[in-house]
Order: sequence, then C-alpha cells, then structure tokens
Amino acid sequence: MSDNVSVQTYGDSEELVTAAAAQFVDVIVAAQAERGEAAVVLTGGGNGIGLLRKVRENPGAVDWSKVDFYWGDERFLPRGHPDRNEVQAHEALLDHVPVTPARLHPMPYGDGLYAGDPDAAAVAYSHLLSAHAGSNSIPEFDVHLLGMGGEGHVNSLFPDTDAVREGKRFVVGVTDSPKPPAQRVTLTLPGVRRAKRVWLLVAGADKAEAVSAALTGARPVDIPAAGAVGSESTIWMLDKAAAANLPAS
Ligand SMILES: O=C1O[C@H](COP(=O)(O)O)[C@@H](O)[C@H](O)[C@H]1O
Repeated sequence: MSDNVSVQTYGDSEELVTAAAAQFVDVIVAAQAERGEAAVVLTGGGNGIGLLRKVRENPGAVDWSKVDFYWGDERFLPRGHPDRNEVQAHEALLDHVPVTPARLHPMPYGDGLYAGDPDAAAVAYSHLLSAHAGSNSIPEFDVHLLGMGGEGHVNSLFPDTDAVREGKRFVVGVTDSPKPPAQRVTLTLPGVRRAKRVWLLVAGADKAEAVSAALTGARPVDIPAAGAVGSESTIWMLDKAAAANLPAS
C-alpha cells in the first residue's frame, strides 16, 4: 500500500457514512477557510448518497453558497429521472441547503442537447470542467467521493473496458455499461486523480474480494478502484464486511 493510501474501518455502513459525512464537512470548511470556496465531486450508490443524507442532518459550518458540486459519473438518463445520481443527490442534500445554482455542475441529460450521444456529452462536460479550471486541465477538486461495485468498478469505469484504459481524456462516454443503464458519462482515472483527496466508501461482504485485490496491487484494468488515487491522499472507508479479507494490520 503506498504512503498516501489509508484504510478506515467501521462497524457497518451506517457508522461508515456517519463518519465520512463528518470528514466531508471538515474538508469543505477547511477549504473555505483557506480560499473562500470548495470544489467537491459527488458519486452515486448507497454509501455516496447515504453520506449526503448524513450531511443534511449535520451540515456543520459549511457555507453552501460557496461550494462547487461536480459529479464523477452519471447514468445518461432524462432530466429528473430517479436513477440519475444527480437527482438522488438533490433529494438527499442539495434541495435542503442554500446552494448557489451556478455552482451545481450536473453531467448532461440523456434527453437534452446530446440525446443518444454520451460521447458528445462527455466532451461537453470536459469543456465545462476546463472552463472552471481556467486551463486545458480540470479543477483540482478538494475531494472526490467514490463508491465501488463488487467487481471493482468506480464511477462508470468497469473492468477491462476502454473507459478504464483511457490515459488522456478526463471525461468519456460509455455505451456498454454492464450495469444498467448502458449509456453513462464518467470521469476517467486521470480525471479522478486530479482530486486532492479520493475517498472510497465501500460496504458489504460482496465487495471484500475486490477491496483486498485493489489494496494488494491489482491492475486498474482488472479492478478499476485500484487506480483511483488522490494527489494528496486516498482513504478507503470500509465496513467490517468489506474489510474482511484485509490483514488485521
Ligand atoms: O452505478 C454506480 O455504482 C457505483 C457503486 O454503487 P454502490 O451502490 O455499489 O456503492 C456508484 O458509485 C456509481 O456512481 C454509480 O453510477
């Protein structure tokens, strides 16, 4: 395990998202104290959305008007579709705190300008990110949240796909996701690595094998989560069941 990678283990998923939510608030407050604003990347999935619900209960001293919200991946579905990660994030938190609408940066909708073309949607999102970075790159996010599937996928980067092999572009379209819906838009591993902090929120026995593979040298093409690292730190936040195959130390 490299120096910037650490593991936190919690009793269950509820404890995990409670602790992660408190740390998320702390990171945003610290970024705002340092430069007046914060930039975070949200994820979908049980724990990613569970964390947002916990933040809603305990929002701390965050100035919500000065947070930029981006998404790590999106199911390329019509605006308002309940399976969109962004819709779930709104229900869990964003509709309940005083965000600045111009600082919400959802990925394009499946029924909008780019309908039927997740690749074009990915190019558009990449331009949006570059515009916010003020360069050809993308912002250095304060934290990028990630869930992980049982086969090791993060964002919409599935094992042995072009998307997980992408070495240059920060955002790509996916047309053959093994987990429905088939069409998605996702930050790539180079995109994830622009974040200062990457946090993987993983719970459940069905994920234990992929967790231990990712932390013991699996190739990202086989276990995409293995390639998800932050420029400053990477934290695996696990419940006991997901951590079951890791050595006690
Ligand atoms: O499809 C997706 O799945 C992952 C993992 O979800 P989980 O419920 O197994 O934690 C999620 O992080 C990603 O954003 C989403 O599009």
